[in-house]
Amino acid sequence: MKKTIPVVAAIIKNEHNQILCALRSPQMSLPNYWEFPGGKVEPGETFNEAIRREILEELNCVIEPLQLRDNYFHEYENLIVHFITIDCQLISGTPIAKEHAKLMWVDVDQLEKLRWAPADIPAVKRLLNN
Ligand SMILES: Nc1nc2c([nH]c(=O)n2[C@H]2C[C@H](O)[C@@H](COP(=O)(O)OP(=O)(O)OP(=O)(O)O)O2)c(=O)[nH]1
Repeated sequence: MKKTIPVVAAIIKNEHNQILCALRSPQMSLPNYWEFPGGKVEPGETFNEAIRREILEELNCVIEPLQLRDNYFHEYENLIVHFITIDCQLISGTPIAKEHAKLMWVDVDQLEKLRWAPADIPAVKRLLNN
């Protein structure tokens, strides 16, 4: 049986309607793939608590979760990711890449040009169609 892990990811927009995208570093699993910043939900945590914690840890800034956007399962070779995206507002601080190779603000219509982690592709398509 494959393990299922819950993963929350933040959709953070700036005033130019660009979305914050993060490039996984060579040291991470799924190296050199783009993702929405976030991470695994720890036992006992709500999705909102998990996304606040992950963004503070990874990007050194404070966000406020606004609403749930996507909620689906993606099957990888070794595991199943329960993938949850949350629209978030940046409250304080400027995002910096503490763990990622790179951060980039990307226009919605340019999102498709990045090489996304496979689990993210449905979420990216939904953003494009909105
Ligand atoms: N954060 C994040 N992880 C994603 C996305 N898409 C996707 O397939 N994943 C996968 C990669 C990993 O297998 C898993 C999350 O791992 P992670 O390394 O970001 O999580 P974490 O910060 O809690 O890591 P850890 O050091 O505690 O293990 O979900 C995404 O958009 N954002």
